[in-house]
Amino acid sequence: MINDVERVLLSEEQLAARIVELGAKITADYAGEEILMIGVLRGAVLFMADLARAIKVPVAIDFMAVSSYGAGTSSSGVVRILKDLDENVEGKHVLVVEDIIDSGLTLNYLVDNLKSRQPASIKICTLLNKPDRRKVNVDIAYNGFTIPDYFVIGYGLDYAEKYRNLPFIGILKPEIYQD
Ligand SMILES: O=P(O)(O)OC[C@H]1O[C@H](OP(=O)(O)OP(=O)(O)O)[C@H](O)[C@@H]1O
Ligand SMILES: Nc1nc2[nH]cnc2c(=O)[nH]1
Ligand SMILES: [Mg+2]
Repeated sequence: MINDVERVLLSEEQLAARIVELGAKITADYAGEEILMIGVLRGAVLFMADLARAIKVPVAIDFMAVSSYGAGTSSSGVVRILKDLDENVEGKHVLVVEDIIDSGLTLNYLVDNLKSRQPASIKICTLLNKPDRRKVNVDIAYNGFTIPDYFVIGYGLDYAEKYRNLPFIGILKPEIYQD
């Protein structure tokens, strides 16, 4: 598995340090409030688990599965809800947690959908932002790292369901995938 990695883009230490910073910022911004963190399955799970522990105000967690990708490396543009929330978001301070924003199609759809359910507020926190590939605008409140247009894997991000458990963000060897 590790032999499929061309190089490490963000090390385990870099990820951990940035998540502590994001957690501190979010803690300060939501002082006196409670947060409903909504993780976007499946990629955001590892980031969400670490971020939640870096936030010091009360946090509830819920998950949605919204998929716009097949097994390949580019978005089909068709967003489907595979799993909806278990809880009602009305009146809650929602923080949507993503691993990566690429075309923006997934979150653009998701945020519009969640806004229609009348949360008290809604903000986005993403670990990675790939602005070069954006097709629709997404308003990002908390951004871990802005990265160039590489197809990245690890720390939740997969290629054909592999590599999610790598502890770092890496760039896949080009010979491993065909787009
Ligand atoms: O900005 P976009 O172009 O929409 O791409 C970003 C989304 O694509 C990936 O998820 P994917 O749909 O591959 O599912 P997964 O999280 O289960 O890997 C990633 O985790 C984001 O959710
Ligand atoms: N694994 C992975 N999934 C993505 N979805 C959108 N962009 C990416 C990426 O760079 N890597
Ligand atoms: Mg995802």
